[in-house]
Amino acid sequence: MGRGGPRGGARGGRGGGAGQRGGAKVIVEPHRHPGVFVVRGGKEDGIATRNITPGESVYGEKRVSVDEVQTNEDGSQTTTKVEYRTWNPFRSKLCAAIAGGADDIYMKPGSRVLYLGGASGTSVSHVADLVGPTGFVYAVEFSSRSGRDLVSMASKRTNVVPIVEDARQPARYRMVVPMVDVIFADVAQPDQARIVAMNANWFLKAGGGVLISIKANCIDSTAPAAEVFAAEVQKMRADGIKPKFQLTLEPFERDHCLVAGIFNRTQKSA
Ligand SMILES: C[S@@+](CC[C@H](N)C(=O)[O-])C[C@H]1O[C@@H](n2cnc3c(N)ncnc32)[C@H](O)[C@@H]1O
Repeated sequence: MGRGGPRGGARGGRGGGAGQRGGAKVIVEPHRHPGVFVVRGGKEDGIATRNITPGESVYGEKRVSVDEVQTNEDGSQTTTKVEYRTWNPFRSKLCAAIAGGADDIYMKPGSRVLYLGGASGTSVSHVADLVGPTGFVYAVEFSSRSGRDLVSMASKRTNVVPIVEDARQPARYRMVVPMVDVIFADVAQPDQARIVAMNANWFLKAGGGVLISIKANCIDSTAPAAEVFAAEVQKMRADGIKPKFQLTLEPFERDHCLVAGIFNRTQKSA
């Protein structure tokens, strides 16, 4: 590397898929959401994140390694291998929302994310890649079984703080969670809107983003999905979260939608 270190970020690169026979050429390009990437050159384009722990998969996902060329301040060039992990929209609501064209995800490299319903950490691990080494993901999961996998995944990622607790009891983890930039919620509970509001009041900065994955039949299995979503949006409004956009997670998840909003701390508390 030349004096002064690399200038400018990697703007995509070419290389062979890690472990792919014949070294099929792939290109990785930045997605419009910073920290998210698009892998082109396989059968079809895919979404990926830059692996914060190169050499390791978390749940058997494919890894793609590319050469990236950076120009140093003295004009010389340095080539480095960079590894990406493919992110499957059928296995992650956040990825499904990105693939479906979400306007904003309110997170980028360096962000602090409170993730409610972390399960075993598959999506959380991609969020950890997305926010990178200067960001943090605080992942809350109340099942001790899933929590074990979450803790194990986090043991290899210093930017993931696993919290095996009930998201209805934010006071229990107030000592480990600072103010965050965004809350992503996927707890699949009928009182999810209330859970989000409570956590927002404890931890979300004013003007912070809220992303809620809603599974219609977890809230009300008798009403039409569109009515359930509209009622959830009303609850968010009442709790000081101004809805910004809503999108279906079809075809990746049936009867799910993602609702996004901005939190306004001056509104009534939960
Ligand atoms: C639909 S799954 C989440 C999947 C995960 N977001 C992913 O993409 O891999 C919902 C998770 O929320 C957890 N959960 C439900 N209620 C919770 C609560 N009150 N506090 C914490 N976790 C909860 C469940 O145990 C389950 O693991």
